[in-house]
Amino acid sequence: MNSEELFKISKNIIPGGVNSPVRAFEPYPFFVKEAKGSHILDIDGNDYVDHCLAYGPILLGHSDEDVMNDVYNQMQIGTAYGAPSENELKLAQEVIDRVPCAEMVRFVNSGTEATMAAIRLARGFTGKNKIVKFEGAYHGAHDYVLVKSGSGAACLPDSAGIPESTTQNTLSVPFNDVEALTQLIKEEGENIACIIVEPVMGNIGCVEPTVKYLKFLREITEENGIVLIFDEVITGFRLSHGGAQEYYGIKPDLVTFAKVLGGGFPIGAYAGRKEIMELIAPNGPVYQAGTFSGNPISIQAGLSTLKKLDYPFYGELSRKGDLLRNNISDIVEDLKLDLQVVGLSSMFQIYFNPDTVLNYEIAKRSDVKRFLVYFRDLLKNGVFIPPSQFECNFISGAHSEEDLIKTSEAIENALKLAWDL
Ligand SMILES: Cc1ncc(COP(=O)(O)O)c(C=O)c1O
Ligand SMILES: N[C@H](C=O)CCC(=O)O
Repeated sequence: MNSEELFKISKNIIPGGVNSPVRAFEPYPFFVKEAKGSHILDIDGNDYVDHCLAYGPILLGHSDEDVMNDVYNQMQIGTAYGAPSENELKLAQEVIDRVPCAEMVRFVNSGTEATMAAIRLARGFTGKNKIVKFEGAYHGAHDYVLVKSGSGAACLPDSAGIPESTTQNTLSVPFNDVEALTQLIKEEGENIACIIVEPVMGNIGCVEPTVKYLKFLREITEENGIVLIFDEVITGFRLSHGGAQEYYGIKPDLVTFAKVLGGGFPIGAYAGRKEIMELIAPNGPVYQAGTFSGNPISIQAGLSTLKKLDYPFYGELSRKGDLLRNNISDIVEDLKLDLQVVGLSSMFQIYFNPDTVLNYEIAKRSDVKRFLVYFRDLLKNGVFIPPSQFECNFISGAHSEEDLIKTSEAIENALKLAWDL
């Protein structure tokens, strides 16, 4: 069977035919046969340079041989224990050694679980109920944060099935806007438990903080007894050795991870100041638990992956990212298009938008129809990016210069088609 036929069947037995909404696109998504290094192959015989990379977890490339060997060996000695194993300590220590704010770490199974637990912990620590997130930020699919969300939830910003009594405690403001947050804290500061922020907003494309914004967040939270949570589910171990907090030199109180930390396997984690983390059960009164938490396969994959992610790795990754972004910028300039080429390190996107994108309001003005023409043409020419203007594109250590040249050429073609040039 081909992808079209499988999708027809899938739609009858899996809602929307996919197991996460962002994977569905018109007329049908391709079904994967296999993925290796920087490439992903479909069952219809197409081979794509992969810039979706499973929405971020794949940093060494698909099925890195060293990681797979270690995982295979771990599989021979157990796949789930329900009791502690020494590797959990080794991975926790690795996180603590790398990440400035991490004094203690608790492993969970996904980014959603990590942000849910971190917010509950901030509420338990402060005794306050309200939380602040940024418009367009995505922190997973749980009730506390599905308010003005980005990623796939941008189509359903206020999901059905969530009690108003929950969402009324979730306040949101535009990113990079000092005044809006200052005003909100003036009005509500004494009720706010935490501010959760993606230091680089990766679920409305790719929006960097302005130079002073993260510093401002640190100061205003400290002054008002509010817990600052960096959601580093995308940026953690991708942006740099110690994540966005090392990259920008700002230390939050708590941090959440997932994606890269699992080396291609499901994982999540939250970490931070010992004084706060000590409140988690069984030590303290904030309950959080999971049958598969600290799963030995994911932990081994994470350990083997982080072992390979040293400072020279990130230097080389940034060099490749710069190369690709510069190529794209040159193309956009040659074609005289008023578009925004954005990104840093291994993250990139093109906004089909004439204005500098600082927040969700501006991002939403992008020409999404043209973006879809561009996406489809890239796919036709062997380059896979997420099918949305409001996702980020990635590169991995496995992407070769040849891959990046192919991507640049396909982008040039696709832009010409989208803009009728
Ligand atoms: C910043 C951010 N936080 C949280 C999540 C939720 O992670 P998961 O899909 O692993 O539940 C995601 C992505 O899905 C994300 O990009
Ligand atoms: N943008 C999301 C994560 O970063 C996409 C993952 C998903 O919802 O499947």
